[in-house]
Amino acid sequence: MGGEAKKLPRIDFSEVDPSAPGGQAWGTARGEVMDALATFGCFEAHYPALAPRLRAELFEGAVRPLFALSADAKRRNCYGADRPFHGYLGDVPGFPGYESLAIVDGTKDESVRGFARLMWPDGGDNSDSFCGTVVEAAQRIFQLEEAVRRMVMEGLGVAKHHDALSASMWHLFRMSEYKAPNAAEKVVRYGAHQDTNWLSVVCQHEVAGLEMQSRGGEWIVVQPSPTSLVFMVGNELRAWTNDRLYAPFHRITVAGDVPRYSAMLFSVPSFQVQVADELVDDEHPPRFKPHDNNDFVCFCVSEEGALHQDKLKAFCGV
Ligand SMILES: O=C(O)CCC(=O)C(=O)O
Ligand SMILES: [Fe+2]
Repeated sequence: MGGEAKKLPRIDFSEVDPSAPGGQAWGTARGEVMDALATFGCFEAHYPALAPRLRAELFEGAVRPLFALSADAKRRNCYGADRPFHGYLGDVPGFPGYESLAIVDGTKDESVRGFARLMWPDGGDNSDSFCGTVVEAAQRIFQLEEAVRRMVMEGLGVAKHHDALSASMWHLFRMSEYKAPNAAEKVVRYGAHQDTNWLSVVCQHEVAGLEMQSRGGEWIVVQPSPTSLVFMVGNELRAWTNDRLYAPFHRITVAGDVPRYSAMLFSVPSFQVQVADELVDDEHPPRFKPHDNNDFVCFCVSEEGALHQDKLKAFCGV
């Protein structure tokens, strides 16, 4: 373990224009993205375009009041029992002190408004500002997420697939609260897992808690910063790239007496996930069978899925 980095790779996106692919800053960042995702499966993105003012508004003005609502209100954030992980999570066995709410298509104004109507059926003073702030923040994160997704396709030499895949990718915006243990000792609030989607972007607010595991097994604490986001590969991007990118295990631990808040944007494929033809050859035989993401998510939360550490391999490994 000696000699391993105690920090994630950090990539500077301050000179990259997500809406204008190409150019020198884009090319430099793309090279760093590919290195980071193949080795660590994750990186810290310096992205001041998600302004610290907007982040503060998101957490203090939108996320914190949301968690102060009654449990009955929060439970209305439900997209159906056949869609695990799409909505409210609270009192989940094995996740003590963890609660979260999630908006399907959370980068879109009408979806966020629909969510707000469920939370504040009578309107409420907070509803309009909640929607404005969440959409603005989710959009900002989405702009960089889409750029990184494009860089990955370019870096793998399969850029021609980007537009079609992008058109059938949807986004889940999740907001989480981790209760303070009121003790100096660290407790695990969300155990080690790999994400089940394509790419994940985590925005931490003030209190540390996200830990990424390196391939060598070392846990790396990612300190929150008001200008950075954490990107990581989910199992579906790993599947599509025929295991060329690493989907890192990560967990959330907390200590002390201040609750932790985070917001995440997950890109999720609504197409059949099938290893790209160009990424299969004699040296890289296909590793995963074609499958549907929601079936994979259902497997992950099933009794059988719980038995496996590498859930993707157990579900659809060749
Ligand atoms: O709260 C965080 O920092 C990340 C949580 C997480 O890993 C997840 O929701 O999949
Ligand atoms: Fe995760």
